[in-house]
Amino acid sequence: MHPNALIEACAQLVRQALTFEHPADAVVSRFFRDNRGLGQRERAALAETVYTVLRKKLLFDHMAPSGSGPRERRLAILGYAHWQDEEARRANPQARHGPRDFLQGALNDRERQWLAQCDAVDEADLLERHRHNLPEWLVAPLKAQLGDEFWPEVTALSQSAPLDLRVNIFKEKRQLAQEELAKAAIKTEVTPYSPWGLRAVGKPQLAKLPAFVRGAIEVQDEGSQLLALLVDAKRGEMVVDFCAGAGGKTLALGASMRSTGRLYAFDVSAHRLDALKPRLARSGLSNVHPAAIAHERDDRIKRLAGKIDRVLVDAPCSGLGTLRRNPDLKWRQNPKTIEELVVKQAAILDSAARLLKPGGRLVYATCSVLPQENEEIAEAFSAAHPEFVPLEVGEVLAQLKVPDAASLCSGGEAGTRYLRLWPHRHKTDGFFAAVWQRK
Ligand SMILES: C[S@@+](CC[C@H](N)C(=O)[O-])C[C@H]1O[C@@H](n2cnc3c(N)ncnc32)[C@H](O)[C@@H]1O
Repeated sequence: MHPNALIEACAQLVRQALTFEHPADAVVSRFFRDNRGLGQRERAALAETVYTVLRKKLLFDHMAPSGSGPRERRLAILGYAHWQDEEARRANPQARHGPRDFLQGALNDRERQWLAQCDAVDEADLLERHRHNLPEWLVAPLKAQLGDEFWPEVTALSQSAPLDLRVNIFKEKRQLAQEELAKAAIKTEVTPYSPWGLRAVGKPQLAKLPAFVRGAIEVQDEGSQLLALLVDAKRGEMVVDFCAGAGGKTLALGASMRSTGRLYAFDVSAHRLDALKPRLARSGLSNVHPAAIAHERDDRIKRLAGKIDRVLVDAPCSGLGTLRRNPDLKWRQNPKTIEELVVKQAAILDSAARLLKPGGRLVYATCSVLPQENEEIAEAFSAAHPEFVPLEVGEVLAQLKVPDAASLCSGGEAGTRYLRLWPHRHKTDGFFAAVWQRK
């Protein structure tokens, strides 16, 4: 593709993504479906450019006005250039800029001059907001929680996430899966905390790989794996994944139960549950029962009340722990959407808790970094439900033989009450989890 055609396509995609009407990943997928002729490298360039624009939106909004031509084209030029810079820095942390030759081929003289001016800007001279590229309502809670670690977290959030795999232990041992991948020239390392995880070097294509096709591996962030591990679902038990979505955690739970017992995968979105079906078929699990519910007080929930051994509530949340993958969320969420989510989260947790039998385990989890959606929900639930005893997540993880369990936790007197994962500390997405046992 001619450089200018690619930059024009990037500008078109940027225009669509910046309406914020749909999640950026859906916008990108639709663009690829509508433009089937695009090659693999062009797709990568388009996706990385638009994600870089979303990540660095405040900086680019500050730089764009001094350029010429349509605004989206200027943003696309900056997105492409900064993506190249990130790539170059990954190979050599001292590098300041990546190659500009291809991009230069798309630019006219004025654009070239303008890009040179933008390239000359010293980051140290920028305002704080142009360096962190976060909305103010998010900056305050991050600084309050992280203190000196705020800037390392900003850096981590502005990079793309590694590709983590979960080995389906119902089908394969982790070591054998790793060896099989190595034979297919896919290098991986075992994940530091999850006993099921492999972290790929680079971003290999998996869809046609025999290990993927036969369900021996799934793509799943190590943090998500730890949430499923915390449930500690065992053979022969009755387990509910209350907000199962496309079933990422359902599959991990089912494998941990070795395809025995009964695992209900509930969700209000039949559409999301549909996406679970092909994954379920690959996984070889026969203990999973997906069911769309109308709302959290559905009759089905009432019928199962008091009968379930373990319940996972992977609640709908702001997703602000996943900004590496979904940078648009910082612009699509706002204090009002968070307030609405908090009400929903409390209602779902309350209803889901009714399912548990005495001695049963309840896990509440989010991929948010906001205390409102996390500790505050957990503490309000504990206060309202003395029949649920909070467990120390640090102890639960240590029993599950997770290395350095305490370093994954915060809160409570011992600092180990809740799971609290951060991209800059743990190289996972940002996750929270609280665990209770019913008396
Ligand atoms: C964080 S996502 C779940 C992700 C999923 N557990 C996974 O690992 O792939 C939250 C899910 O909650 C669902 N949800 C929203 N409101 C709900 C409710 N009242 N009851 C059950 N599920 C709900 C959403 O449809 C969404 O799929």
